[in-house]
Amino acid sequence: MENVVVIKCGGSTLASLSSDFFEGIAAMKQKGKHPIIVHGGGPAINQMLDEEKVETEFVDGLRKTTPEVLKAAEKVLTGHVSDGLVSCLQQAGVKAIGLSGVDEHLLEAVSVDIEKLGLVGDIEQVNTKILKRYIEADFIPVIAPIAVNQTYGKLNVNADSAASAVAKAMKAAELMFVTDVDGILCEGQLEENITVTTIESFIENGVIYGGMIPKVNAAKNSLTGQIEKVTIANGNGKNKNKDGTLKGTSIVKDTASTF
Ligand SMILES: Nc1ncnc2c1ncn2[C@@H]1O[C@H](COP(=O)(O)OP(=O)(O)O)[C@@H](O)[C@H]1O
Ligand SMILES: CC(=O)N[C@@H](CCC(=O)OP(=O)(O)O)C(=O)O
Repeated sequence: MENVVVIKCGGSTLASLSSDFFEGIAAMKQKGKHPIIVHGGGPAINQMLDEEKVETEFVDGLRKTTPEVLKAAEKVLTGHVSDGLVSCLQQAGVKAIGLSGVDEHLLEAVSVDIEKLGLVGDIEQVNTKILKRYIEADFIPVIAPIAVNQTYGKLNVNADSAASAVAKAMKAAELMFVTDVDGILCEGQLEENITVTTIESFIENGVIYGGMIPKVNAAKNSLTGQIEKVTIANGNGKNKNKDGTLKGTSIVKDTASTF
């Protein structure tokens, strides 16, 4: 579909997203673009697990997911995180619909490694018809990264990789990761343009670690499709381009010029 822009809202930044941010998305829609939101909610899931005294552990940036953890993650993501985003978009004057990846089998996943990670999935199919139907009816889809799986019922999917899968399947023109840092930082400096090869060396030498790893891997993966632009930017809205869009790190293919 033309003019699709996938915006991944990280759990780290949800609380600091301003009305300005949502008005920017509404303006995008008015200009004929089709934004799709894929959201995370890691900190809110941590809080719920903490309250329920359930231990949680991350392996390679992915949450080890027991059936108990999955239940909490689904409740938080499809509950107040999704509701919050939908109501902020509605306040900005656009129609929005909260969808779980489980709804109508929107996201179908295979398990990554049951022994190592438990109920964690990798998306193998995005049922784009559902998204197209909502977009054609003028809704902005707001997607929670819980997916269906024939064997295990449901799987917990990292929101960065879910956003990348949605962007690829919808043949999006743009993918943006909105997070709590200005972009990829190296020794405190913002990398405005970065190539896939540099990303790999940054992971190797520890400049990129933790929650930034699934983000850059998802970005890398998206650049093998039709996506022209992958950006990582801060949701606090302080770092902007002249046209009001968020400024951050642009990730480009190795063959492309970085200038
Ligand atoms: N090189 C890097 N530049 C910027 N942030 C980095 C880098 N390496 C790791 N990070 C970490 O990645 C975090 C963003 O990932 P994460 O906390 O998972 O956010 P989100 O909830 O938005 O997905 C940053 O807050 C920072 O701690
Ligand atoms: C498998 C896995 O790690 N799932 C994530 C899903 C939410 C997410 O990715 O949230 P952020 O974008 O805020 O990190 C989790 O359980 O935290």
